[in-house]
Amino acid sequence: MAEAPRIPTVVVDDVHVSYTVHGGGAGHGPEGRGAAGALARLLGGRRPVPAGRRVHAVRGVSFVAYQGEAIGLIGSNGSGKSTLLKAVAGLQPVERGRIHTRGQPALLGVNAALMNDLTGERNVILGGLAMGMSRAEIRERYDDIVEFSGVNEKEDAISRPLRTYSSGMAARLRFSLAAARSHDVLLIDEALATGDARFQRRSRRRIDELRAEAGTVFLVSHAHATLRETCGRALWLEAGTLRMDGPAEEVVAAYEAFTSGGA
Ligand SMILES: Nc1ncnc2c1ncn2[C@@H]1O[C@H](COP(=O)(O)OP(=O)(O)OP(=O)(O)O)[C@@H](O)[C@H]1O
Repeated sequence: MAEAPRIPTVVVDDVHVSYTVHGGGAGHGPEGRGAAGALARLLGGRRPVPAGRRVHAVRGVSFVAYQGEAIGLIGSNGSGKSTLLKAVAGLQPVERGRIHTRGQPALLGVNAALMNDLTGERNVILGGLAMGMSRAEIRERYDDIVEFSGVNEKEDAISRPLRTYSSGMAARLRFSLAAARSHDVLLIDEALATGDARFQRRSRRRIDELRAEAGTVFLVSHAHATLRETCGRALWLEAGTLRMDGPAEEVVAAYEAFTSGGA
């Protein structure tokens, strides 16, 4: 039996992404002057980056993703995984190189910009319209979206303004909305996926369904078991470069060997 032709959904060609960091210490190092420096010292948080510093987060990454694939992204903290997803979603401009995608990729949790002063119900309707759903489609799926999100489990939260939601509730509503329609390319940054264990199981099942609906799924996760279970292929990013691209089992094993040896 002849193999069906593989349909590319995302083509990333020698992509570079940089951030320019403005302000934050006014170029005088961690001490900084004035109120910003004093605040930074008080909070004792991250060292401010000198003004105008460039962070070259993604450095010449290339790969092709195909329909039906679930691709995991692994790599150390700050290796560029979230930046690469944002670039594929079109939310982060690329400095050099090109990204071609089939359809509009959806980054779960970010694309649906919910509005704090509106009720959950209005947010579902407006968010649905913003994602290109028709009013009839939204009406048809409204109950499912609310039920999936579970925000109404304890009380009638859906008729309350979003600002009264916990961050977990808002994240669940956002996920439910984004997952309500199938996407050609679905990007999931696990750092954004909050929710309790039950909601996570439900979202895992929904991700599987979305994948079966012939899209391509990208998943950033530090949970190796999740990557092995969910993804057939994995990309390993390190310091902004693509270190390995292959079957998820092999890539995760190589990354584990790297981190246990190097740490
Ligand atoms: N908005 C921003 N402004 C400046 N630098 C940024 C910004 N976002 C990310 N960076 C920097 O870009 C680099 C890559 O960050 P990114 O968040 O893509 O990494 P990551 O692999 O997703 O990390 P993690 O595993 O910790 O989530 C890091 O050096 C980070 O500090």
